[in-house]
Amino acid sequence: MSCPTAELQKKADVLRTTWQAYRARPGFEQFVEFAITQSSFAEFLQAKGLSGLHQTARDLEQQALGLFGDELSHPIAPTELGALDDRLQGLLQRIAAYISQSSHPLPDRRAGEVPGSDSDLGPARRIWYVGQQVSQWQELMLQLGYFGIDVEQHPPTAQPDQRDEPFIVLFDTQGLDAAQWTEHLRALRQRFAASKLIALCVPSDFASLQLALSAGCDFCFPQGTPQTTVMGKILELNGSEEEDPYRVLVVEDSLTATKLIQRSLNESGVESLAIAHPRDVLTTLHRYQPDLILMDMYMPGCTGVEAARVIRQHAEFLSIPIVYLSGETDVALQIDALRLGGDHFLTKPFNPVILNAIVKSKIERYRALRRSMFHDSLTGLLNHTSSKQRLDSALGTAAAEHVPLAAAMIDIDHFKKVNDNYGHPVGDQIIRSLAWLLKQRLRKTDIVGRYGGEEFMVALPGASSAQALQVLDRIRHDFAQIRHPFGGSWFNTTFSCGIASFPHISHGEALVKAADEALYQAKRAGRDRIVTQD
Ligand SMILES: Nc1nc2c(ncn2[C@@H]2O[C@H](COP(=O)(O)OP(=O)(O)OP(=O)(O)O)[C@@H](O)[C@H]2O)c(=O)[nH]1
Repeated sequence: MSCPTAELQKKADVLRTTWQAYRARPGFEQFVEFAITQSSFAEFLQAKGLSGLHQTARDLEQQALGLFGDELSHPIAPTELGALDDRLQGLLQRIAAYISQSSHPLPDRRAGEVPGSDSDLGPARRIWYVGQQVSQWQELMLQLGYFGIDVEQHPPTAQPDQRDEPFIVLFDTQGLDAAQWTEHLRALRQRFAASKLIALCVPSDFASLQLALSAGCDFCFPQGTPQTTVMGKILELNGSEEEDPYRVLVVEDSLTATKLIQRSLNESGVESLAIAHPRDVLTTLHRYQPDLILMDMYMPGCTGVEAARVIRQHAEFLSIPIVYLSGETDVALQIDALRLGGDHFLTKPFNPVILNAIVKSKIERYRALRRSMFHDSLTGLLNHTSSKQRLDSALGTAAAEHVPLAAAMIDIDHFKKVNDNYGHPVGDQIIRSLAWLLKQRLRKTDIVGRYGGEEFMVALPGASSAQALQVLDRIRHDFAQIRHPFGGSWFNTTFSCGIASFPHISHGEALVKAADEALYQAKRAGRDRIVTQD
């Protein structure tokens, strides 16, 4: 995830301006404006992975929300104003420091890569190990190297050059007492605005974990956590992609209320579409595919509850969150509305910061639910059904745009022996490694799915068979180099692959079948190779 510094600077300037506007005219409305800007700024920092800055912004947000009040609470007392101002200036200074030091951002490896172009594993991202137990983590560092992640080692006492921030700092607490590691964690958090800070080998009791998190850690791994779990987290952070913006459908007959709601949502980066009459809700849901519905309670001809009941009759909209907006304060009616298919009730006039927080938390859960429906739980890749659906839709696009598309079936060689020799959990780990490697090397627009047990389906829109062969053969070569640790030693595994392509074959099922046949030719020819069908 990259954050153009110009965008960060612009957002920081807006925050400074809204604060200055409040200081010039300290009324409730100006404070609401500042609070919304501050809240959306904190979310922006989080979305961009600027972990350290986000934590500082979140503290400021908490302080600002505590002073929200109402018309009578403003202007706030001079001491509170001074404290808020100090914290805001501190945040703005950290942002200025971060911007000035990130004039040489790390390249995003996958951006702009095209099939067949260079996808060499030069060190994509850099992470730091800060600690005294380097030898204990050698195997993890070696494994990360296979995924293009370079690990630099630093003793806890070092004051290294901080020009290029590593994307993760691993801090090993071993050999230090609680006061020492807390102090080190705080210093690292303060020094690194964007890096994810992960503490290793933290004592597993509640108080120690709480201490580590409050010192600024993003994640803690308690003592005894397997190294594969730590590796999984690092690769997950490395591969995490920016999500599509959240989308909300507003069903509201009042133009003023609609404007206010859409403005609040827009401030916090949420897209929205408004309709004035519930009769349009079903067609709009199909067309707009929102993540949540904000529904007015009373509209002419149909209440919000009636509209929600109609929506719930459609299987595909059974779980979409519905949040009611109404001036209604009757508790019994609110409960009834929730029972009849709604998820939350917000009474007008609503606090825009709370509206945004509720909308986002509901959407996060809804998206997590959908992810679990479409993705495989072991690898996080698309599952069998959704890989097939995505392939069909990519074929439709390729046909419309007159571009090729290559599909590949990949199967790990002699996998039964891996399970028999090293056990099922090690087998699972091999499946995960291949999934990570495929995700890491292919583009965001490529389709990568776990098709069966140790079988994967990959589709490369825009690539011919020859281009796909070039990209996948490099992955095949690198996968065979990975040393999988087992009982003080290590072993390697390989995969075989078959490729077929559009337009030679135009139907999804036939394409997969042809790639599967090519795969079995590769197996029969001795494995650890790729066969193309055309
Ligand atoms: N660990 C683990 N094993 C799995 C999983 N799914 C399938 N398997 C195992 O994968 C093995 C697949 O074996 P086979 O299809 O006989 O083929 P193979 O041993 O890989 O041999 P070739 O494909 O001919 O190279 C079986 O032993 C399955 O039990 C899984 O999720 N985890």
